[in-house]
Amino acid sequence: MSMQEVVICNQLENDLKKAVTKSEHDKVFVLTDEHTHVFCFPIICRFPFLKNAVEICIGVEDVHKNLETLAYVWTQLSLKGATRRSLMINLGGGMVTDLGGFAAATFKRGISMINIPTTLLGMVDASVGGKTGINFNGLKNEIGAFAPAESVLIDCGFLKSLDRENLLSGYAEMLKHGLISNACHWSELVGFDLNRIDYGCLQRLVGKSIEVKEQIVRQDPFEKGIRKALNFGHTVGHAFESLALENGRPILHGYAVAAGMVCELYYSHLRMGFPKEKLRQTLQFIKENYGRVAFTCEDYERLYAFMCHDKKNSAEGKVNFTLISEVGDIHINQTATQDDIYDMLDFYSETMG
Ligand SMILES: NC(=O)c1ccc[n+]([C@@H]2O[C@H](COP(=O)([O-])OP(=O)(O)OC[C@H]3O[C@@H](n4cnc5c(N)ncnc54)[C@H](O)[C@@H]3O)[C@@H](O)[C@H]2O)c1
Ligand SMILES: O=C(O)C(=O)C[C@@H](O)[C@H](O)[C@H](O)COP(=O)(O)O
Ligand SMILES: [Zn+2]
Repeated sequence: MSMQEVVICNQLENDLKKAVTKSEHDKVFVLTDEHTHVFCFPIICRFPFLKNAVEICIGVEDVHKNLETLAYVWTQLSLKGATRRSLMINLGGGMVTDLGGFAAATFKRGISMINIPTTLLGMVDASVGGKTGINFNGLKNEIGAFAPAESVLIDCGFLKSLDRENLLSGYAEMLKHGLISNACHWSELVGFDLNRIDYGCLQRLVGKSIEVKEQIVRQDPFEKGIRKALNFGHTVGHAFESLALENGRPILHGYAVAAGMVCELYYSHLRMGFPKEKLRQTLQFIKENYGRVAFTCEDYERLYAFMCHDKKNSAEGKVNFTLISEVGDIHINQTATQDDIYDMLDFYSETMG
């Protein structure tokens, strides 16, 4: 897989102009959702080199990360004259870069794309590393492709209009990057005051977080091995997210991942000896900032069924987990039984109140 260029922008207009010029194209399309259409598109549509760009706007959030929206984007590309030489700019959060990335990867077998992430989660995680896709059959990212954007442009200025819940959602993936990297990075993240955000400090942490992701993706772009570390918290997290979507009460991805990390850190402690004090501090941070994901023991069977579809699984009946024995000491391809999983869910309920 070709490596993408991640640019921390000094001046968005210049950096985007360079990225657009680098990618030979006949026509530019900009994919937005109904919020980035209002908050972000006006910032870039005035750039002279985008004066003929065609905007395609889709509905917001994961309820729209589906086949119907994907077909709508393909249709718009087709009706509005896209060719294999056209360029797509995905302007939005992870929902837009995942779906837009997959639309671009599949339209006429693939057109070029640039990601401009506008959420914290998009900046530190979704826009980087080439995973694209949609939810299908009630399962997260069930259909997709590894398809990196040519360039990813990071401009934290977009965060000014982002609401607190979505900021926290992105922060959960940063915390994941801390847990799988090193104690110093983790300690800075759990010490960060999310009630009085220091945006200068946050911007520096965004850069560090992207480095953690890029360093892992570079080693294993197609998730054959170490990239499974980036899925820490997601075996259980995706099950929480799928259950909430199914029940018509969607929760933000990062909140589901934060809850998933509580379960998987607890299991890391039991199975791998992850230190008790670091477990306590991380749980405390998550409890204070993210609250509790709603489920009861009547949901355990359904949650387990979702986990049986996790993409990391290989043998039937065995659910695959990434665990850590210390901050940064990663153990991929660990498995847990149904009883172990129910124990993790019990622990979550008891600890999170
Ligand atoms: N491909 C990957 O590696 C990867 C990694 C992590 C998450 N994901 C996926 O990303 C998705 C979640 O992404 P997300 O958290 O960015 O959510 P999102 O894209 O749904 O955006 C969250 C909300 O913020 C709005 N928004 C976006 N930018 C804004 C801005 N600058 N100002 C105001 N509002 C703005 C959006 O319209 C939306 O309402 C999930 O589908 C998840 O599965 C993918
Ligand atoms: O980049 C990766 O690899 C990740 O696993 C990052 C995750 O944060 C992200 O949510 C990803 O979309 C999960 O992918 P999936 O393969 O578990 O669907
Ligand atoms: Zn994630």
